[in-house]
Amino acid sequence: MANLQSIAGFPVESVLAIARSIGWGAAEILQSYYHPHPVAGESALDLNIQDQGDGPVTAADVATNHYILNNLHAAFGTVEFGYLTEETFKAQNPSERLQHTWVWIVDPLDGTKDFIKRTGEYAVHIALAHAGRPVLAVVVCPELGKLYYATLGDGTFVETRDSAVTQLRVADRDRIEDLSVVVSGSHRGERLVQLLSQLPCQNQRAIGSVGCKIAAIVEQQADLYISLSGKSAPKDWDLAAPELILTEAGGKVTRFDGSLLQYNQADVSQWGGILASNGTCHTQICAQAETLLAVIDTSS
Ligand SMILES: Nc1ncnc2c1ncn2[C@@H]1O[C@H](COP(=O)(O)O)[C@@H](OP(=O)(O)O)[C@H]1O
Ligand SMILES: [Mg+2]
Repeated sequence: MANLQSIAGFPVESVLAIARSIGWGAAEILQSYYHPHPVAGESALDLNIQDQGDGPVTAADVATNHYILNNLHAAFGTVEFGYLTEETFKAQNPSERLQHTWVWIVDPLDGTKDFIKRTGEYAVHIALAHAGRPVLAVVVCPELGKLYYATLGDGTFVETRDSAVTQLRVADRDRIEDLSVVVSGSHRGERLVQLLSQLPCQNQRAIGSVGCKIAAIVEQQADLYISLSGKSAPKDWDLAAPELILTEAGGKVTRFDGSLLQYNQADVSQWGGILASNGTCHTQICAQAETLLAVIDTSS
């Protein structure tokens, strides 16, 4: 895969360094809400949980979104770069991002429900897309103390808070029955439940946040993530950064029909079935999922 030479005139290394630094800063803000240290007379930070129809939003989502966006704006401006973030996209005129070739796609808190439930399974996603495809990505899992990063063609790395860096590759497990599946705990429509029950890989577990699920695959603790939209679908900011982290570690991300996801389109929902995998049985599992769904849909 051709690697990235430069980003709108910025050296790739410096863009990555800024994105990583913003990723760690965002993790610190989230943890200040997740692990409040109230001093005498002061209460813990209030999460101010609001349900806006698309799932809960907390003061931690809003503060972290603000921090990431301010820092990206300060570093990269708004001439060469567009911005698509979970917390600002509704108020935004879509033409601001659609006219840009380079677009930052940000989820300040992926796994808000798990953040509220305190499972520790939440993440920060920062991706840079070029012409609708991710070319640079940072995913931080604050409770693991790990930041995953990737640039197109240069592999996936994990960094810890002491700045130790290790390159990551997906597992080479290739017996379909042995593959371990991670799925959403909270987005499980009846079709997905039926599909999961009929797949040959029955080693399945729920993990919150797409970023944490992909982290489990690049850490070789799992092999597959299956997403199937229902009334709602995952959005660009849920998938763009995790996709590059996985593909640069040797994995694959496609729709069940084999097509690649396109980001920064007019509709930011990613409808249909999506398979993210270690790559070994990807085509076979996509084909099986399509066949199983056809039967599930005719018998329902
Ligand atoms: N079928 C679906 N419909 C809507 N959103 C989905 C979805 N599957 C995953 N997501 C989004 O992906 C993120 C991780 O979900 P999960 O933990 O269930 O896998 C959540 O985003 P946010 O937490 O950023 O709102 C969730 O809203
Ligand atoms: Mg999300």
